[in-house]
Amino acid sequence: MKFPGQRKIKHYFPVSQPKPVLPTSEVQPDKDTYIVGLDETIVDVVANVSDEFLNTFNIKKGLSNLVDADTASAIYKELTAQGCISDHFAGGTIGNTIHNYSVLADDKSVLLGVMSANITLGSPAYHYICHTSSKVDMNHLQGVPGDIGRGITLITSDGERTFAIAPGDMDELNTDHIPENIIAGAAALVTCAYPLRHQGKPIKSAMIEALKYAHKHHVPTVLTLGTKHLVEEHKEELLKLIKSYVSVLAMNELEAEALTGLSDPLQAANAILNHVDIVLLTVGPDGMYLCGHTDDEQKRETTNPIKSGGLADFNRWEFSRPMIREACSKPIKVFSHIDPYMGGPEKIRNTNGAGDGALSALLHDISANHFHKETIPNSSKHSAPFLAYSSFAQICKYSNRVSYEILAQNASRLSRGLPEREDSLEEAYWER
Ligand SMILES: Nc1ncnc2c1ncn2[C@@H]1O[C@H](COP(=O)(O)OP(=O)(O)OP(=O)(O)O)[C@@H](O)[C@H]1O
Ligand SMILES: O=c1[nH]cnc2c1ncn2[C@@H]1O[C@H](CO)[C@@H](O)[C@H]1O
Repeated sequence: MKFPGQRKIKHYFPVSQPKPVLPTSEVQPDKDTYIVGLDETIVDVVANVSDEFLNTFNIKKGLSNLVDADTASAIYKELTAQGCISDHFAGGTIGNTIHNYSVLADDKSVLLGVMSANITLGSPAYHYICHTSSKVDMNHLQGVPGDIGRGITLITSDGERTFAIAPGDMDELNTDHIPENIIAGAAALVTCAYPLRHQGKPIKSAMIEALKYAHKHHVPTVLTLGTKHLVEEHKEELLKLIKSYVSVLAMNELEAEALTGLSDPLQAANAILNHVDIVLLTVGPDGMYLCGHTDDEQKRETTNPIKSGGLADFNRWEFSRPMIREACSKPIKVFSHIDPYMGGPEKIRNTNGAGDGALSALLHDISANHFHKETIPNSSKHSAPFLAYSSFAQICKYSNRVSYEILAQNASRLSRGLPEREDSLEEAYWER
């Protein structure tokens, strides 16, 4: 476990403690610190297109559009004819998130999903495996006869990404491939709302089963909302799922509005906090919000300038650490906001995966807390049942920094961690 950022440390964090056994790539629930992700396994086929191209195929810009096999073939044929496919890259919103987590934490994660049982050179499955960290344990994947999903990722000249998703066998994941013991030992379970749009496919029950296991074993459950029209179409079902099982909810501002009817991100986050412990809300060029709860006794006041927006003086307690609302004797809501790191990269060619990057940093902080608590249970860091190691404000900085790195690396997944010299995320923060 790598620490999420060096501070002028007060608390011992045993990052370099040698493991007592020889390392194995397979996750061992009683020995390892890891997170579990459940996803529709998808390879992103990246192509640069014009806005007219999207209109021709009736693809809604900025969203994830589900298309049938014929439309996917027609799009693929046209892209090949125009010679504009630039890359095949592993994707899937949760695949991206746990890969990034493993790169940041330099530690293990487990992927639950499907994989082609026979992988040929150049196939979607081949590209997926090639671009996934070796720290992502794939031993629990379900083999399927056909292809994994293909997410045709259409990048327009403004850097916006739009998906046309051809599902293949990605939704065949069944409950037999949801290992309770692996979920029970995890620092967190992370999944997405996308399986809800495949009613009648096994993956939906598999996802709910995984959430139930996590809930039963008190493992924090993290859900990311996917895309706006999915939220609009499945709002009631989603709300029920969120209220029953979800601790941390991640989304962008369009998805937040679809869920709450509120276009102001702070007011939307405030409403969602009535159902979950933590909300991560990314707002593109306006940065991100991290909101949650802490116990009144544990609250810590910020030394940053006080901000007002949809809520007055909203960041007053952003130096507090996130807690499960039910674990607070007197819960208070905490809100933190940050502008994009250094204003964002000078040129953004592709925004794909920036939100997934932010979530992976939050997961790193949650698992670092889990690791620290297992290793040094009587540390004052655990005087109350905190959900994360750092404060809301610090996690915001870290998440934002990781999003910047995704944008700067021009790929949906990190190919390397953050530079060591910047680990503190303090000194160099606003200097270009
Ligand atoms: N145009 C931009 N300029 C500067 N920073 C940006 C820009 N777009 C995104 N970011 C950074 O990336 C983070 C996440 O972006 P965004 O809100 O677009 O995520 P998203 O829509 O969930 O993305 P995805 O679903 O592709 O992962 C933002 O919080 C911000 O830090
Ligand atoms: O329907 C879907 N299911 C799972 N992942 C998806 C879907 N649509 C898009 N993405 C994934 O979202 C990532 C960026 O956040 C992309 O890498 C893409 O593969």
